[in-house]
Amino acid sequence: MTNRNGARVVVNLQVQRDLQNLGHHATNQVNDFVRRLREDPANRSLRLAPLRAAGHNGDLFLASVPPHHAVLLLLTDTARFTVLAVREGERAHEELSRLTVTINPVSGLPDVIDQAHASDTVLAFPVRNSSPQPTIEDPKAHPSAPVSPLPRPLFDEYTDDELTGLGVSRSLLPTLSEITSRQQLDALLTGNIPELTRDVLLALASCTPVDEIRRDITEAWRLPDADPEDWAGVAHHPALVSTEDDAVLDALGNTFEAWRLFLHPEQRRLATTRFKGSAKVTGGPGTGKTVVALHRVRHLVEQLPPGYDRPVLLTTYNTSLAEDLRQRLRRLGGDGLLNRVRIESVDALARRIVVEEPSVDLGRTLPDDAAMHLWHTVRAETGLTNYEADFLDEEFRHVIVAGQCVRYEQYRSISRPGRKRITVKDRRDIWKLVEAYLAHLAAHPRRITFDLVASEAARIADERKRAYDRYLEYKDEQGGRDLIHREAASLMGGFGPRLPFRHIVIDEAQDLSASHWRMLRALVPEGPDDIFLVGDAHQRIYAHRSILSHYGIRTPGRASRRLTLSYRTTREILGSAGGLLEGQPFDDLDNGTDTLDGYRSVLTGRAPAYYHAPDWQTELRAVAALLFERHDKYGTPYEAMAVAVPDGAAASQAAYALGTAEHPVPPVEIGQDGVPEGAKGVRIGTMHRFKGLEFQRVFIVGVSEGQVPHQRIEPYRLSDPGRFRQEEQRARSLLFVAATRARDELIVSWNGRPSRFLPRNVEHSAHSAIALLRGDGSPSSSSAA
Ligand SMILES: Nc1ncnc2c1ncn2[C@@H]1O[C@H](COP(=O)(O)OP(=O)(O)OP(=O)(O)O)[C@@H](O)[C@H]1O
Repeated sequence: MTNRNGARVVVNLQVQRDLQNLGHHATNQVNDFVRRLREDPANRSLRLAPLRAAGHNGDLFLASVPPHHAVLLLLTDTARFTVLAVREGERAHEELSRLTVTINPVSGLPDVIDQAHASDTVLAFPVRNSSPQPTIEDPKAHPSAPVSPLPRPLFDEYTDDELTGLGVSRSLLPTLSEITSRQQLDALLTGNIPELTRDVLLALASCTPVDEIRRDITEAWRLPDADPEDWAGVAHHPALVSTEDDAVLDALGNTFEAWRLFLHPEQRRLATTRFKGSAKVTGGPGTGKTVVALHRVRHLVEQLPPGYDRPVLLTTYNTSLAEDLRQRLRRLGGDGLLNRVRIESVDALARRIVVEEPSVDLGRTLPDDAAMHLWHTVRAETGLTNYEADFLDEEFRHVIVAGQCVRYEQYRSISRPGRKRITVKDRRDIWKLVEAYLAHLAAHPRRITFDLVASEAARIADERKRAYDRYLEYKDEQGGRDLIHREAASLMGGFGPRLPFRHIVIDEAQDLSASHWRMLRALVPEGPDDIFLVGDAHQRIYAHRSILSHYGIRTPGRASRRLTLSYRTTREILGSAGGLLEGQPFDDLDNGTDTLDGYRSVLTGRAPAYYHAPDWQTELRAVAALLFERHDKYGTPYEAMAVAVPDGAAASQAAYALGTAEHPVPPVEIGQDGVPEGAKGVRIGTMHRFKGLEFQRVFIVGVSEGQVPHQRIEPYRLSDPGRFRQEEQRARSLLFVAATRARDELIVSWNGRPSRFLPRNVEHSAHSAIALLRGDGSPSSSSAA
């Protein structure tokens, strides 16, 4: 919406962080101010006061935002404003006046720096003379280097020109030369400094090679022809959002969710690039993969011709994640966007495809644990008790169904990489068991498993796809003319000359099975932007590894990208969560390998805290006390906190214990479909249920030896070492997923002995649950405030 007499107002990226720090009141007031400025910049009640020239073609202004705030504005062409910074309180004007504003020669964005504050922050830490001082986290630092009297500045191996050439703001150089410890750097980075500068400093501090930083960070942020003298150019910067768009004002005024407006350049590139075919984005927890997927969906919809159909599919692992995607997509683009997108879990989609087939009677889908239990019945009935039920379940799902074996001859010769060796006789016996299993499912009342539904859906989709390909071939032979209806219908087997989707976007891709991939591949014609998937093998907790290229999904070269900057979890939490997976090999969802190298966080905080208890009930009482304290003393809403447990029984016990504690804490169990919207209370669920979620404070309880990983995998240690390794890795990934849901605080507790996955000697640094309950434990607030 433009106003003929009004102004264009643009918001600088750093304002987002100012508003996050200042809270809702500030966002509402600034939003209101921006609205009025946009409508009539000459309105005297805005009280714009000239501050100084920013450069030859731009001026800085201050304005009061009653009752408590003030903003710094850049005025360039006639009536074109950029909001640069917001401050609160009596000293707001003074603080805004002293900000240094320059144009970054790499990004072309305004760098807004409070030099005095930055320097004070750094100097607040005592300089330690604990030399030799290694450079940053330099693994090559020589332990026997001569002791120097003063610590070396962290960045002194880089010249000023090198740093600014990478994108570091020139105004920060004096402060950087004073930084001699990682602590000081962290303190600086928690302040409001330009994102490109933060990105580069974090990468340098984690020893990322300069060439890599230049390629992955500097170039991603680079604005061709950026001119550090051209202030008029700032207001036209493509990364800055103009408030002519009402959605921006709404976002500024309501819950300010940064991801809706401002993407990291790499995220933006991935969301908007046109790919020749499929594309894949991997990256550790919290790196914004889902955010990229959502923006990608919006971008794809924007490219569509007008219509009422839904040619974009957004899919994920389960229904609760699909519901979460629906809510987030609505926040991004409203119902108009939702109306062009089908959002469904892979299993719901599979079922729909099969149900649409007139000849198929599906029956009820058995939950995974019921499908597993049926193997017990079949073992007993056939007398073939040499094979454990869970071995049979895995063999059936990951070898027989995944390999599309419908006859024994197919199973007899199928390769089973990574699985325990079996003889031909074993294969024959297992096939007998499979036949008995299928007979049970087919008997009245008919039932089916999720894997079988997905496999059937893949078969149907594949058949349609082949008919579609035949149709295209035929059409081609006819010189590209459209076929008359009857001809087309007979070639397509009655489905019409079209596949259901033009584009498919997939979240949580690491947990999809072979049948899911076959189905998805067949639902979209091969071509530009056909499949876009995001995932992280470190978080795989359900499926076995699938190699995408085996299913015709190829993402060569720049069609495969990795995100490395976490927006969710503090560096301290990432460090300990990452420790869980150290030394384990992970894939890149395809033929290659993936690591968490270079994975870093924009946030810092406190280290995770550990609690030990003599028994489960004491552990739960201590957790209830900690939750109550965080709510009562630190004002954390109950729904921003969550308790993860190893299994379903523990979830019910934990819910009961919280609800009946000395200071009761309201519990809400996370069900199969998530939590009802608006439900109040602390979230409780098995670690599996934490996939894709995010909380301010996370408690992982029951992390005891024998529970995590569960002792039932112990027999495999000798009998089936391959399986044992696989189960252990899955259990590690599960704990990793739960730990990386935490934004500000992570607490891990156990009773008896701590899980072997926890850091060595963790007992020594753990707090005592008993001492806490007696009231003489170490202050629980140490990590709460
Ligand atoms: N560009 C951004 N600016 C600010 N916040 C962001 C940005 N990108 C992502 N975030 C925030 O980071 C958090 C994690 O994002 P998201 O859920 O997309 O990550 P993810 O990689 O899918 O995580 P996971 O794999 O752990 O499920 C969210 O709170 C999101 O709002």
